Amino acid sequence: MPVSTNMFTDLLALARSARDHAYAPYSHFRVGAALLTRDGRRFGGCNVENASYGLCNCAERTALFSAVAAGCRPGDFAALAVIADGDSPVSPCGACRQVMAELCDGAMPVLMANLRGDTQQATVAALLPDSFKLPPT
Ligand SMILES: O=c1ccn([C@H]2C[C@H](O)[C@@H](CO)O2)c(=O)[nH]1
Ligand SMILES: [Zn+2]
Repeated sequence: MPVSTNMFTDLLALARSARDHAYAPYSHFRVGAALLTRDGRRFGGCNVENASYGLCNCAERTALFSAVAAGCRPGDFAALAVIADGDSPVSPCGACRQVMAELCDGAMPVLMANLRGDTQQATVAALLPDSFKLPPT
């Protein structure tokens, strides 16, 4: 499903405001994400850290899991945007790439950005080629 430039601008704005809710007292690295569904709904997400560091949840997964909790299912998603403060656009971690591979079509675009307006785009399949999936039972 093609995503217009206007829609990406809109998603990035939502990701930027979701970032304001980041809970990152350990890394101080605040991240925001915004997920667009095929039927036009949008879900924001931020990173949520924990004193037990391994429990930290990334902005991308917060957005994806919020959408699933609202009833969305694999195949329902059209695009994901993610933004953080850095010299270059933020690149999703391996855990988030695996979750994207589970829930999103390989062709789904992911827009990565930084606060100064640099952007980079990739598909889910390009971010995690040959991803692990269980065979159908
Ligand atoms: O794409 C990314 C990369 C990192 N983080 C979070 C996880 C952790 O809270 C902090 C530092 O890694 O940034 C995200 O939310 N998304
Ligand atoms: Zn991640």
